[in-house]
Amino acid sequence: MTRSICILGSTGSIGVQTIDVAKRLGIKVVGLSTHKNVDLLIEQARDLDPDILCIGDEKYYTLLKENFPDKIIVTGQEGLISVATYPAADLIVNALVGISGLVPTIEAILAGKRVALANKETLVTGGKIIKKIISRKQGKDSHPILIPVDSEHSAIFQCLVGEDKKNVKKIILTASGGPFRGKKLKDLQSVNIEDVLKHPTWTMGKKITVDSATLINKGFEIIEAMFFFDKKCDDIDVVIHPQSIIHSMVEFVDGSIKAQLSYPDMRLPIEYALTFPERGKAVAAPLDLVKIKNLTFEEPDFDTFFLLKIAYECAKKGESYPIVLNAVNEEAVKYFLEGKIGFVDIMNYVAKIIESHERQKVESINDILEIDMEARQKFKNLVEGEKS
Ligand SMILES: NC(=O)C1=CN([C@@H]2O[C@H](COP(=O)(O)OP(=O)(O)OC[C@H]3O[C@@H](n4cnc5c(N)ncnc54)[C@H](OP(=O)(O)O)[C@@H]3O)[C@@H](O)[C@H]2O)C=CC1
Ligand SMILES: CC(=O)[C@@H](O)[C@H](O)COP(=O)(O)O
Ligand SMILES: [Mn+2]
Repeated sequence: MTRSICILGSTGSIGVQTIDVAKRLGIKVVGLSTHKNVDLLIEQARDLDPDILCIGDEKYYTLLKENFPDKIIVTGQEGLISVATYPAADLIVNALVGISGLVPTIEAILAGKRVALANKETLVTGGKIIKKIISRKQGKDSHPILIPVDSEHSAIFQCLVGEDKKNVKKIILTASGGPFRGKKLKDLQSVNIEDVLKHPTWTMGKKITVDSATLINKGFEIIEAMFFFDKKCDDIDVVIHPQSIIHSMVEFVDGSIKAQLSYPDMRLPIEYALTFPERGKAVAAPLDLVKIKNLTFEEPDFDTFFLLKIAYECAKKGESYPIVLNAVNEEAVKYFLEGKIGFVDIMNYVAKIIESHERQKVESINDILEIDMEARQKFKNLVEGEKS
């Protein structure tokens, strides 16, 4: 059982829920990090009394030091790595958003930490490299170094307990379908930020909520599942399940399918990651199956939500493709949330840049970061070029 954790991204949706679960389980939080939400960081630090605090912008250093003279205060990327590798933590919860989660995950693993990984962009961009690092690090200890927090991957992880890998035929990822399920491309031209952020079943940070609306979130989850469970993308299906009660399924060679069900509450996969291989009872809310009544399934609409199709193609091509997919999407979502481009533009820009991309080999973390930067620049040039 985990006794002490650091939370990277403690002020976000997963971060805040992790604090709730940790308090209920009696787990000590020894480190916290935020990008810029200094007020919430101070509030969390007063409540939890951790040893180390990190904030992205160093202008807040003095304010934090004045409030917490006895604590270790760190800033920027180096500070984040200090939290990710903090000696007193048994486990690091990575609740950062975007590629900012990649290097801290790698540093934590290299420092011998177990990582509860919510940040899916880590495996989308760095899956190949991280797999290599883990295969060197994972000794005879059967306790996995990386534990999934993403609800679908937690569900699959739970379905696989006690199973032999060779008996797994297929992974079936469930998707809510997002706020625009059933809509066609022409209906999406006029949607605004508010419409996009109205997720039908989950309350999450803005970036992942937009990703759910384009369905690229499910595309990222295919790539995440390939690395978590050592499967090819052809063995990973996506099915629309609007109720978000079945969080994913595993089909075995004998045709049997296992599923994990619960109300859509991220605190359950967080709790499982913190208590594995045990189970906690900090957030238990038993399903009332009779009240739920209907669990329904549909084919995804690959024509309207074409980023899901593109994500499959990127997953298959591998190497630089998933990195470019992620980078352009991150930038496009940022531009959308700033009101600079429309919702369908996100999908079109990602498609356009992927279409003209030429595969590059990925051998190192530096390769990833370079490919990421180039793709972001390409996106900016494209948008600015079209404006002028
Ligand atoms: N929310 C959910 O229910 C789920 C989330 N996930 C995944 O978990 C991850 C976190 O998601 P979510 O909690 O929704 O995201 P949020 O945007 O709510 O939170 C992100 C956290 O990371 C911090 N942060 C943002 N950018 C940086 C940066 N460049 N450097 C350092 N810290 C940064 C934020 O600080 P600040 O508050 O200052 O901005 C915040 O603490 C994502 O990868 C997402 O895909 C997966 C499944 C479900
Ligand atoms: C809660 C969680 O894990 C999210 O990734 C969720 O899956 C998003 O919902 P969609 O199924 O709509 O992408
Ligand atoms: Mn998910």
